[in-house]
Amino acid sequence: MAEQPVFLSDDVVARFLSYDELIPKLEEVLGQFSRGVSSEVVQPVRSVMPIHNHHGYLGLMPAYIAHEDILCTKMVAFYRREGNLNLPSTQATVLLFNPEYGNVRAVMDGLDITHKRTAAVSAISAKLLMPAQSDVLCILGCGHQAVSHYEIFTRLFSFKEVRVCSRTLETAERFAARVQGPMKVFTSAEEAVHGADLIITVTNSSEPVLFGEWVKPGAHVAAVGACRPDWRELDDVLMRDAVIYVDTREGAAVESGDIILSGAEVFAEVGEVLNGTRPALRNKTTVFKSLGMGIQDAVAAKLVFDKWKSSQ
Ligand SMILES: NC(=O)C1=CN([C@@H]2O[C@H](COP(=O)(O)OP(=O)(O)OC[C@H]3O[C@@H](n4cnc5c(N)ncnc54)[C@H](O)[C@@H]3O)[C@@H](O)[C@H]2O)C=CC1
Ligand SMILES: O=C([O-])C1=[NH+]CCC1
Repeated sequence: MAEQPVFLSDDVVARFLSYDELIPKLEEVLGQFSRGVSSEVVQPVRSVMPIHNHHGYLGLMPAYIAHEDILCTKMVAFYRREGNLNLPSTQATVLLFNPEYGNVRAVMDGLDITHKRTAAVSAISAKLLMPAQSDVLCILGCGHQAVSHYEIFTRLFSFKEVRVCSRTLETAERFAARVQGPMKVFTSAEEAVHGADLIITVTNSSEPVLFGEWVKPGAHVAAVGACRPDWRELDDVLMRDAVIYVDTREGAAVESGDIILSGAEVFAEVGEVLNGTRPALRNKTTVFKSLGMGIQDAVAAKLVFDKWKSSQ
């Protein structure tokens, strides 16, 4: 008889998922994905259906990683929340399968996985693409992703200054109280961005929040929001002037409003840079357009499941 699936709640997942283990796994799988060998890594473009009545979408993110024998699907609901600030922008559930039998081994709350793996992938892009001397970090948007990004970026890199700005001062101040690290809260995004070496956009906006004319030449931008073909976080000037990196070319061509609507050309996948098949143009202004990938959730879920299992 097949084993019964276990349910791992968000706090259990959070306890067993560490950045130290996650980052090397993500680097490995992003590289494998960009080699494009379909017998190694299978990941179709996310299928997304609208939840009309609630300005939301449900995305299905299956992935199979052959050499590690990981079969996984995340279901992620995400919303445009412009007028409705008290509801979450994202909810996620991850199913980890036994690939041999096809039965579900674990059902996991997917929020911590989504927050950490997204921040970790942005940090991987920054390691490769941010200016060698990066003193000032600026985070636009002060929600859940901002917390995980602040956590990992301040742990991995040393900034002289961290700036944050959100749609409202109240959200930014709540964020500052929650993370309790050194930072300056700004009320103007333009002022927050001025002179920054590294800019992270983690907003739920569907209109540009970052404009090319504000961005210091040579800066690196990790753009995490705007995951629909008609949503934007970055303006046309920035998209045309910067060298554009993505997590997946296929996904970007279908889902990224910043890429589709600006007509910007994708220079490389981050996995190609990790593989050494495309260069990291650190001296240019660079944008990493993140959309999120099922393989990222899959390696995270496997780490969590293995650690949970060995704790039993
Ligand atoms: N690329 C990826 O892998 C993933 C992307 N996302 C996307 O990341 C974005 C952020 O997600 P969460 O942090 O969970 O959302 P959240 O709702 O917790 O936070 C969003 C923040 O953006 C701020 N914001 C909205 N408009 C703004 C503006 N014009 N200027 C400055 N700040 C503004 C809000 O005040 C809020 O603080 C969403 O668009 C979500 O869909 C989420 C998961 C994975
Ligand atoms: O990868 C992910 O989980 C998501 N990308 C956009 C919204 C959620």
